[in-house]
Amino acid sequence: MPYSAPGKALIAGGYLVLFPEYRAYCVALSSRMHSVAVKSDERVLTFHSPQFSTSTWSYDLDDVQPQKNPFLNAVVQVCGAYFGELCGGSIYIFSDAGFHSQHESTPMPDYPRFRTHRKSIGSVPKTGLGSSAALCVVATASIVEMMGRANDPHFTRIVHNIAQIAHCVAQGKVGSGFDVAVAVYGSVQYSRFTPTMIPKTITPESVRPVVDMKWDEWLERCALPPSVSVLMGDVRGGSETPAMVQKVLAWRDAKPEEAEPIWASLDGANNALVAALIRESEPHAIRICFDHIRAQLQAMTKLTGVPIEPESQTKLLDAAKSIDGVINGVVPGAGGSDAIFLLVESDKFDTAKQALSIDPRFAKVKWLSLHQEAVGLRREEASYPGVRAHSHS
Ligand SMILES: Nc1ncnc2c1ncn2[C@@H]1O[C@H](COP(=O)(O)OP(=O)(O)OP(=O)(O)O)[C@@H](O)[C@H]1O
Ligand SMILES: C[C@@](O)(CCOP(=O)(O)O)CC(=O)O
Repeated sequence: MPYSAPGKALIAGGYLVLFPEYRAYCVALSSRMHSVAVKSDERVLTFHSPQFSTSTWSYDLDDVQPQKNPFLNAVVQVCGAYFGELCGGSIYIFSDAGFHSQHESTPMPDYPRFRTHRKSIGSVPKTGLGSSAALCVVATASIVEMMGRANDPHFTRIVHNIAQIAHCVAQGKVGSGFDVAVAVYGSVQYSRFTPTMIPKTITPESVRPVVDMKWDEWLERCALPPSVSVLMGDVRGGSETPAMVQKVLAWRDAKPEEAEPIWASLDGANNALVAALIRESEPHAIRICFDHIRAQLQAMTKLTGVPIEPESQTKLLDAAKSIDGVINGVVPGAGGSDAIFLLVESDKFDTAKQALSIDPRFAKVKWLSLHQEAVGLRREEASYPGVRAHSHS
């Protein structure tokens, strides 16, 4: 059975969500990562990602060695520790167009939602929708299915916990985990798990109890009101999330008298936005909440020197606000120069998108064809290019 999991945008709670006392508002997107498992009797597990050049990673199950994909390495390692032994076969990965820059790519014949790229996965620029988190989730789901546990009542929890651990192992750090949570559960309000949940070394003894337990993260499923639509723009400037996080946290430690009032105001503004979205407030009220959030992000940018909402993004967001139907926007997640996220009145979406597309102030922005789709990990009935047989467990 194929699985798919969504990409994400963190629209409120960046940085704060690294601490369990704050909540973030995370939107799941219609760009999804897919995986299909085909079991075999061989002692080799091979991942294929046919949209990219040089995109096969094979693991000899009797002597697992790291391959050139840290996220798949970590999934295989953590699943191996949890299950003791893995099944051989192939797992095919497909990612929707929104995850990667579409430059130098062509739609796959008969499957236009997937594009073929001339380069390898590591050389194709990403758009920041959380491809690695969604990959860890679907790859784990396929392995859990191959192990005969697709109908386990705790299937979702097992996949979530393994994928969180694997994602941390691959990144070499413990992030907030909101991206993996969205890939599994869809749009959520989220508070993080205790970071020490993640085992320092991956062994059956350290992994099994943690995967089998209910974690202390808090999440509540949510969805943007139907009157509000999402428009993501790929700005292609790039940003360095780990370095940005390190600097912001260092500032918070070094200058608590400066940081604390800003974090308190930012948290207040984030919560006001969430309340306005839940209440389905008027566009003007939502616009004001975003103004408050952005004011705090701009203050943090000045005080830390970290480009959370750099000048170039301020210009774009302010220009977007002047377009009829655009409620407001924000630089999602850690901020930086790789994307902007706009909320648009649904009944004016088409005209607003058209106006943005022809406006020279947005000449460098590639508007992504995606929308909010609140659902997380799900089974798919679809067929996939070049995949001959599906396994059934
Ligand atoms: N379709 C795919 N097939 C195989 N590996 C993939 C695929 N998509 C992503 N990956 C893996 O994930 C890596 C990209 O993850 P990375 O964390 O750098 O970016 P992201 O998760 O898309 O964005 P962000 O962390 O900014 O939200 C790739 O280099 C590759 O290892
Ligand atoms: C800065 C941070 O809070 C959000 C990073 O989000 P993104 O990967 O830039 O979408 C880090 C984290 O939550 O792990």
